Amino acid sequence: MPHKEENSEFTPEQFPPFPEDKDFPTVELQTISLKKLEENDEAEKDRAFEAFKTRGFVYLELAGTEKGDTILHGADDVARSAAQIFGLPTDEKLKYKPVNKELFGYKMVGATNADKAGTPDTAEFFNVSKNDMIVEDSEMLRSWPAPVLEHKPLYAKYSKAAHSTGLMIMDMLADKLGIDREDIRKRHLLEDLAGDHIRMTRGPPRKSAEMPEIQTPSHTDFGTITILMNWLGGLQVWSESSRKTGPLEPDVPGEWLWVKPKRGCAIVNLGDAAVKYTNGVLCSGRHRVIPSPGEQGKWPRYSIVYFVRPADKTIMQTLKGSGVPPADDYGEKGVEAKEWIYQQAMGLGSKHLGK
Ligand SMILES: O=C(O)CCC(=O)C(=O)O
Ligand SMILES: [Fe+2]
Repeated sequence: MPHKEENSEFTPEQFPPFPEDKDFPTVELQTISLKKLEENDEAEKDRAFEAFKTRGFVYLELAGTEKGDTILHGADDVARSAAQIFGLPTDEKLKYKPVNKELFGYKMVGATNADKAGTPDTAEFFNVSKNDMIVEDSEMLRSWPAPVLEHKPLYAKYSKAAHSTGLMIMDMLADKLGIDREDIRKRHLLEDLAGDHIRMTRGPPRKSAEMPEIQTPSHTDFGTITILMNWLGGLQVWSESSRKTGPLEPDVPGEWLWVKPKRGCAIVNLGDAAVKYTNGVLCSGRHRVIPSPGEQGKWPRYSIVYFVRPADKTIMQTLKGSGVPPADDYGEKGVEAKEWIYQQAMGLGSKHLGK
């Protein structure tokens, strides 16, 4: 039986704080106010642009705007629904494994290699497609378990707020790079079929004081921009910005730094499509997830991620802009986004994806 919501294992009110301890070195990220971005505050936009060129990650302060409040409050509701979904029997969840070169549905524990030796990851994902959540049931392209259908209005509202927040940030980056905003907008129309989804993740409580397990292996996100909500530590970024995309291992020397969750803020990062569009001017930061530190590790770790991705049929090519170095792919036929993203996912060592 699904977990009753009142007995949810997602209990943010009980979470202990992130440990203030030199054993857990944290990264300093810029905190950008969504409200100020919406008000066209030039200094805020400059700071955000700089951060997205160098590290590729920021904290985004959400409160005080309609979209921000929807994400802030919606994330708790989505996480509670995630606890219901992950509480379904395994054979029920396995009915929703990804098919058709898509990443929607259920990714079980161990479906991805965490390193070159083939150590399995320890996180479960359930990826809910944006397109299916914003249309009538009769127009949905996939079937979904009961708790997903039950929360469809919540997921639709959350997806729209996250998609629109991502695109507002992309407008700002386009302006800074002399790219026509429409060149990005038309590749991310809300109604067009895309790999966009809400990813619900669950990592198990840590098994031992040592932290050998990898919940989600080292990667860069594949899409354009990611809006992430998490409550417990576990996310780490590579200390040096690592622009090249490649499987599993960072391409420059450095160390893993913890990203301390910040109340009231989303963590926003760019993905590989943003790097492709700007010929490497923008940075897609390398990151991974390990069990939560210290006392926090006693709780199962949930995160709610929204991936803004290029529409399936759009071609992955460098965009023209005064701040974008000329590329050698202008004349090429180019690869469609759906295939491009699938290739990136396979490169990460996913074993579970349907053909
Ligand atoms: O769980 C997190 O904090 C990050 C998850 C993540 O990086 C991903 O799903 O791509
Ligand atoms: Fe990620």
